Amino acid sequence: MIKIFATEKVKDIDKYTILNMPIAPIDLVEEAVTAFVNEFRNHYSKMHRIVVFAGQGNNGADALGIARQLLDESYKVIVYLFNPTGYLSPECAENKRRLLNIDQVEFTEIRDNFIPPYLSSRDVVIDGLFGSGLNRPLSGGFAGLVKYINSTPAEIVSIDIPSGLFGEDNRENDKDCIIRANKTFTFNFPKLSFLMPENEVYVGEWKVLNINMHPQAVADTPTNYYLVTEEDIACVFQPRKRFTHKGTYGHALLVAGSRGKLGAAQLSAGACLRSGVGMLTVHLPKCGELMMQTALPEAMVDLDAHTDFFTVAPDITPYTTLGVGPGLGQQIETAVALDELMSAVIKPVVLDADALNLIASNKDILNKIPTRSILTPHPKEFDRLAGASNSAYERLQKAREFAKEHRLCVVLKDAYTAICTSEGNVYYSVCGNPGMATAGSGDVLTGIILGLLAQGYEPETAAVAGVFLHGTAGDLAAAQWSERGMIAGDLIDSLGKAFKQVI
Ligand SMILES: NC(=O)C1=CN([C@@H]2O[C@H](COP(=O)(O)OP(=O)(O)OC[C@H]3O[C@@H](n4cnc5c(N)ncnc54)[C@H](OP(=O)(O)O)[C@@H]3O)[C@@H](O)[C@H]2O)[C@@H](O)CC1
Ligand SMILES: Nc1ncnc2c1ncn2[C@@H]1O[C@H](COP(=O)(O)OP(=O)(O)O)[C@@H](O)[C@H]1O
Ligand SMILES: [K+]
Repeated sequence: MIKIFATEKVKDIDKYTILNMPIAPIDLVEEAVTAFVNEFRNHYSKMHRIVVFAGQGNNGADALGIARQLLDESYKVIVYLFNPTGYLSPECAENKRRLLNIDQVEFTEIRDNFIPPYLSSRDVVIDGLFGSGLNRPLSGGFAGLVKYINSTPAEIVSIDIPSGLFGEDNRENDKDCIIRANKTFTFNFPKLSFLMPENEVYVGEWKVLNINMHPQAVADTPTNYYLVTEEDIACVFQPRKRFTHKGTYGHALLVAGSRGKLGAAQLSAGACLRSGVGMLTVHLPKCGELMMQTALPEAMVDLDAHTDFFTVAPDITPYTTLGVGPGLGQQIETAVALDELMSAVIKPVVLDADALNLIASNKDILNKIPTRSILTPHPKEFDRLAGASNSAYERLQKAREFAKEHRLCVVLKDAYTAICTSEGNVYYSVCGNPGMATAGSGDVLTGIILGLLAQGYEPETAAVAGVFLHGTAGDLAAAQWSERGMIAGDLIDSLGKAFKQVI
């Protein structure tokens, strides 16, 4: 797991590293500078003019160091240091001194009035005004400067974080006074705000660059936010032992589908079968029998009394695990049957789509859901459950609270899906791509998580691993069929390869 720290914690980690590694602060800055320049070089040639804007803190120290290293490599660089209060951090002052040692450096230190340079589309701006030390929205001259930079056609690359953007909560920020970067190269971990759709316009493409932090400081500094890596998932899976049989791997029951939405049941069932489950039974309205038995001979079918939708809660005793929701429809009889089903079930279940919509309009069902059950809403479904939010950050905080209050695992699906556990932790998966924004992708995820839960993985593990495999399958599908050409069924076809890649 990569820990995602609140920006104020980064200072503590820095301090601990400086004291205990030990490393001089200026050397730590130099490591950041080198990491940035190594990455920068891969993207921008010496054809560009590089215009560096540095601030007074260590983000500015990075910027001045980057300017020096790029000049050493014969890039054409001009540098502006903004120092309205006449105070530079010690590292910033030292990097200014080192920069000025270079002959004929084009360097301007600005104390008050500033006539900005003309910036063309061939220029690359390096934004080192503010980093993790930002403590209030930008105003005055800095706000003006940011607005000017944003108004030019120049490419913008931010150091660590776009200047003006907070690492976490930007609800109260002045949105006009934040750098709109094309790229952000950030140190050691993504900032939480990078994962929110509303901040894409500021962050652009982002990449984490590693610099050496003291491992103890990283281990001991608390956070509720984590980024899941392939290694985390690889070690989750147990090998399938020689003397095992289908009973070893669980019997999942999927309650899904209604007339016109039987495909959702089929996609979910197909994904569940491809996730290593021992057996799968699908509870379907009568109209779905022929389709399911033809499309997925591996799945067993349990028919509802109704022709078109779910009306009668099945006996759950034969099954290890239950998943409900894809394509279920929202008939009142279905709500009653869902209520009955939730009253009968004891072990954690997976709830998606219309199961969530029915719960949103029949809130008393919520208290009947077994603790640690997995809910997989997309943002609209979550808003129906928990009320509307003005930003993804606000929704995330609501999802955390919701998961804690109801002791559930909420998989808040989005481009970066957040898995919120009942303990208040949030696990992010950053794999997947916009090709997955296609009908049925969510049904596939439900099937994968159901399959893993049936095999005995802990609910939170099934959710995290399920989301990661789903995203990996999405990336493999996009590689084969392209983001535009892929459909949800391709995710199922790619699941086997996803397992092979990850494990
Ligand atoms: N481990 C790592 O990740 C490493 C991080 N490193 C780098 O260090 C960066 C963090 O440096 P930092 O702590 O010096 O903060 P930074 O953002 O440069 O400036 C803060 C200054 O700005 C001021 N200020 C704040 N808000 C303001 C506002 N709205 N308007 C005006 N002023 C404002 C505030 O002073 P104040 O006015 O509050 O007294 C303070 O003086 C980090 O992002 C990364 O680039 C690497 O070098 C090494 C490893
Ligand atoms: N832009 C994107 N990048 C990555 N993943 C995405 C993107 N758009 C959608 N997804 C994923 O695809 C799935 C869509 O789920 P959902 O909206 O429930 O679809 P459906 O209801 O059609 O099955 C989610 O897992 C989501 O995380
Ligand atoms: K910056």
